[in-house]
Amino acid sequence: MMLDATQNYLQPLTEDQLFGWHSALFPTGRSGMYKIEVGRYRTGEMQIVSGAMGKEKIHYEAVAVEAVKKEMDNFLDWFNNDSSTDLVLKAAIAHFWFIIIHPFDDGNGRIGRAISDLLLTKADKSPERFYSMSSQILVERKRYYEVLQKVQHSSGDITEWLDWFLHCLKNALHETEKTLGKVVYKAEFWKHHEQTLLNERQRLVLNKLLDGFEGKLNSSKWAKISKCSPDTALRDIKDLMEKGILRQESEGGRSTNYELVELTNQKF
Ligand SMILES: Nc1ncnc2c1ncn2[C@@H]1O[C@H](COP(=O)(O)OP(=O)(O)OP(=O)(O)O)[C@@H](O)[C@H]1O
Repeated sequence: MMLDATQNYLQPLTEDQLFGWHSALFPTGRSGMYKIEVGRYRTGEMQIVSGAMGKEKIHYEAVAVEAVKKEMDNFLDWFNNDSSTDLVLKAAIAHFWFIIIHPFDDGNGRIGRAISDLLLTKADKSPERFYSMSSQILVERKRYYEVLQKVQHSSGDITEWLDWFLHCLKNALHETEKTLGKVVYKAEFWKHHEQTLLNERQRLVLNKLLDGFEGKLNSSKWAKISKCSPDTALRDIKDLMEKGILRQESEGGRSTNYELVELTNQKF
């Protein structure tokens, strides 16, 4: 679904395409244990609820069933023909509008997020995706629900939603920048060390450090990761320290921890 949305962003969005996405999301015709209406608009009323059975909290009552088709026609007409709205703002408005209609039995959140990514692809004028708004929304899911909840009950003023959406987009871009930064740094690191004599264990642990090692690296973790004896681990570490690639962390606890020396400070 996401690929179709972001690769075919220049085509108009159609009802049939939405039905196709919905069918792709629910190939068994069920959502979990429950049979749902797949590949067509819902034919029943829709409430967004949370909480355990018997203690459900109703967050929002979606558009009445008899209005779904007409509301979706209006939505698609605006989606395909409005060219006066900035595409990033349009991505935010489209998501909110789609969620308000809640046209399907299930999967509305996922399809709504794909619709946003489609418009962001259009705004970028390129199907190459380096960031994912959908993934960032999921990371910030708690606030996403809170803002949706609040703005759904405001009388038509969606400023807070637009504000949150832009903030979330900024975070998505920052996350991508961080990831790309790591990838580029790793490539530079290995280019600099093309000629450095390193064994397989050292290469393995260095790659883990470059990918963002969780926690502190000490000699026993080294031995575990590279499946060697504690003595070998210490020898490998000492060799990297002599080469200026690793250094001892200043805040030592009971065990000695090691960290990568920034590329600019390494001796070559
Ligand atoms: N008040 C609200 N609280 C939580 N979600 C809401 C609220 N109002 C609307 N929603 C939307 O409803 C979606 C859930 O609807 P639905 O279960 O049909 O989608 P889904 O794609 O199956 O679920 P999910 O988004 O959790 O993967 C949420 O993702 C969100 O976009």
